[in-house]
Amino acid sequence: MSRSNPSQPTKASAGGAPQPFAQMGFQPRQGPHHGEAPKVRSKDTAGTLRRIWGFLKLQRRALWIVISSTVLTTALTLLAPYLIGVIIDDYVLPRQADGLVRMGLLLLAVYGLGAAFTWLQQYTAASLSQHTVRDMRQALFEHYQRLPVSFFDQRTHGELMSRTTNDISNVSNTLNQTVVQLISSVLILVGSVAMMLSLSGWMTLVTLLTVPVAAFLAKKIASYTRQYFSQQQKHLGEVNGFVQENISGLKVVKVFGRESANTGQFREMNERLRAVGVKAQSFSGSMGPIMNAMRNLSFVVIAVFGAIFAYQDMITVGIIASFLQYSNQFSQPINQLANQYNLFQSAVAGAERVFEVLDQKPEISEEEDGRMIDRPIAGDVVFERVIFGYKPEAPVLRELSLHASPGQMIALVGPTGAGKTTIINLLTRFYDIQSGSIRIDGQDIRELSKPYLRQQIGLVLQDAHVFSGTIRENIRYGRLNADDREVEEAAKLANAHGFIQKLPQGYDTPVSAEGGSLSQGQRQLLTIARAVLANPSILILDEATSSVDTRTELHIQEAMKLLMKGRTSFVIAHRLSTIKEADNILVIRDGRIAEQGTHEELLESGRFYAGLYRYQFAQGDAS
Ligand SMILES: Nc1ncnc2c1ncn2[C@@H]1O[C@H](COP(=O)(O)OP(=O)(O)OP(=O)(O)O)[C@@H](O)[C@H]1O
Repeated sequence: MSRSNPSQPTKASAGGAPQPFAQMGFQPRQGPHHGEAPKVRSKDTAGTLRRIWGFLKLQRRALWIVISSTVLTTALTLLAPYLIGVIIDDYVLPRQADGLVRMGLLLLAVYGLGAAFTWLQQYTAASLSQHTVRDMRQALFEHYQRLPVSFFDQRTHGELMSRTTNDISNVSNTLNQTVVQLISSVLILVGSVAMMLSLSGWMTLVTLLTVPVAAFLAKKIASYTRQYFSQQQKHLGEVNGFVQENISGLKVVKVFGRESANTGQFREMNERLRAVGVKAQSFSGSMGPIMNAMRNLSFVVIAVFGAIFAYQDMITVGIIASFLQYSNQFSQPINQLANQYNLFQSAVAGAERVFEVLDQKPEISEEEDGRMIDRPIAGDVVFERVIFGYKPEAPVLRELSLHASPGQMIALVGPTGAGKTTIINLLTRFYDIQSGSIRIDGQDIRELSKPYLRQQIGLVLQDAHVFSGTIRENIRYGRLNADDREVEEAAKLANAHGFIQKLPQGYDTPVSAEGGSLSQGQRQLLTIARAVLANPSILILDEATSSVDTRTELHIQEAMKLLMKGRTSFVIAHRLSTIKEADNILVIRDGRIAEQGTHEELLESGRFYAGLYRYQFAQGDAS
């Protein structure tokens, strides 16, 4: 199989260059489902890659299969052009038929094996990336469950959702395509240059002539494309936000007759998105034709210089054929690298955002876990000179003290922003106080285990949250081991049984997270049933009767009265009618207790509460 110079060089062309096995041709850059190519702080990239590696390592076997099949595919890709050259030089030109079939079969086997390894590589890479992102998603969700309320208060839910979906899908796409392509691009580049050098130094130089131009163009196009894709993502975000706002605020839009103004506004946004979309797509689409043109230019240069060198017996015709193919293989990784770099960057940024969440300190670490009270809780709650601010320098509660004896109903009233909800946030230890103490049955709650503490407290919030599932499952959320009879008993006590029975599937009616077919009041009755089932010693009712009609309100009030019996209850209410029977009404103003006493006592004192009550009475709201 000598590739020495032939005695009589012939002008022959290599015909159509075979495609390499791996799909290494140019693929127009996919619009980043992925969001704009976010900037990656380079100092973090290595660390982030190490952490992705930490997840990848869990799939050790798949990883090895991907790496070895990539190396094998590349080696076979590089071997084929060499064999074609040999066939031309040793069999075609000398008209040597002996062994030609064997060589043909060998070439076929090389292509066949190449295809098989490529398939194996793609299949395993897909499996590897899906396993890895499954593990990341799991880790993220588990971490969300353990993070403190303050973490969620500081971020929008949309942003956190996007970390679990968009960012992780970025990582998955990159693991799936980019990493494999980056490895094989580099191997092909290095390998084809080495193969070319082993055949002819001069021809290698000629082949590489067009490379700097191609690389320059590829880089320029990729940079414009990225810029336009990033703008496209921004405009897309605007359009999505506008649509979402208008759908969720549909009633307001209709009531204020804003339909046509909104349509006009949307038309403008939509037009901006179209304009930048055209630019993004046309720039990314121009990469293919331009790179093809560069490759064809390279073919011409190789053919002309190859012929000249061959006339001078410097190389064989087979070598020209090999070079034509190596130049083909060589140009593709350059496009690949230019294309994949951006995707790779945006995936690293996505992974960084995921790891940022994973790095947040969870709420309950094992060593911090506190103790339990070894007797049933009576529900004696004391706040003593409590100072607290969400930011320590801006206190919301200033030396607040209160006492609730077991079974008492304590009402919290006061202007908006006074700190009523904050008191609840502290009792449940969603936040911890800065000074003073909060005690339940004499025990400082900071020493109690948080899960234990929260088990003792039932929460019925204004924004009654219903999870996707059946009505029964939603009530059972209060106590997972409750049987069907207990669930129904709780519903009866909560005045919810009546409406549930009227639903088409009764307790098995599915409801969705948004509440769907349930009214606000019905959802509230469900959450009361949930609290009944949980049977806590301390109860918190946060403005639970606002925004429902009077009949439902009566239902809810009745249910609440039953629920509060024998439990220490804190009721936050704007409508004073709901708290007239409270044992103690605390008027909170500026983080302090401004007044306290029973309804009658406070009316008599004639201060803030009395004024508010008279005002509401005049409005017909506090009857
Ligand atoms: N998560 C938070 N981070 C920072 N500041 C907060 C947070 N929650 C509440 N605040 C601030 O703390 C103060 C007290 O708020 P809080 O929710 O306790 O008032 P409230 O009396 O319950 O009001 P409303 O009757 O309107 O519900 C307000 O100034 C509010 O802006």
